[in-house]
Amino acid sequence: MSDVVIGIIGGSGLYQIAGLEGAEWRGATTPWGAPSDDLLHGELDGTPMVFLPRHGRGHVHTPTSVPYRANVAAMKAAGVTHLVSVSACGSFRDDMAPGEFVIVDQFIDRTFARDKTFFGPGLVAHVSVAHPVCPALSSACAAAARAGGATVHEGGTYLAMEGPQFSTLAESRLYRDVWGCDVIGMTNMPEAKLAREAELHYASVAMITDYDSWHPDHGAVQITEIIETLHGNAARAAAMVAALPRLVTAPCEAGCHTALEHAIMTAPEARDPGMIERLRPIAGRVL
Ligand SMILES: CSC[C@H]1O[C@H](OP(=O)(O)O)[C@H](O)[C@@H]1O
Ligand SMILES: Nc1ncnc2[nH]cnc12
Repeated sequence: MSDVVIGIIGGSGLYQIAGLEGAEWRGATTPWGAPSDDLLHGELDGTPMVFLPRHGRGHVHTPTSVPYRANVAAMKAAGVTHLVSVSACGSFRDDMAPGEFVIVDQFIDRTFARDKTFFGPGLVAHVSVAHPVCPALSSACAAAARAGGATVHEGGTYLAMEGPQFSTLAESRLYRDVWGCDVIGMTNMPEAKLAREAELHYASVAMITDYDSWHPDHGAVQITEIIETLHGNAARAAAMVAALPRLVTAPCEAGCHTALEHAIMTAPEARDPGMIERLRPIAGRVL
């Protein structure tokens, strides 16, 4: 579909995607600095696609040092309308096993050392993230992941932690037993909040690699175990991406693409001209 541009942010274990026609890595800069890496531009089944490895090729960014604002801004500037986040995660549920995919629909944000908004002094905005993902894009991802051979759970709450260390046993039990979370990772926040501010359709595909540290039959989470599972997950993620173009339609009925409509609080006469220029690539539609 011609007005759809699909963006993929690849997480741990997913540093490129094969099979893009006319694939070309291109550098980008944004008012928020450089993204994690160059962007891989190409086409799949006639749909433009842009890929960005969240941690950079070679995995150089920690979950805290990922330039989330630059990543989302670079995707927006590249014309992306639909942004699919692909991530590794731990599971809090016996029935969500390593190797399976969860299409996340809620988040609890426990990160604390990251810039979480494009806006700021001189241009203040408050968007809703009550429903932080795009339902239509999430359904498309679920169908694409199934078509790619994955076992898929539709819906789940993702606990976003700061990291880079994994959780203590007490934290793992709190998130699972008290807060009712389903999966845990270190990167989907503030990414999801920023995608909403940028009026992008956003979906999160969380690929389970481990049971974190709560599970009585599994020891504490080990990076070696995660890396083993990541290889199989990456192959299923690639198959999902290949099936996506024919399943994504635009725009959704939830209004992701008009999230800023009534969000700006700062009176027109009080707006900082410098901030207006800085925000133009993100909020130009309503400025
Ligand atoms: C490789 S284990 C921890 C690491 O993996 C996840 O990364 P991403 O979300 O980018 O796939 C997790 O959030 C941590 O950053
Ligand atoms: N158990 C876990 N906690 C946080 N991030 C993760 N990424 C993969 N597994 C994880």
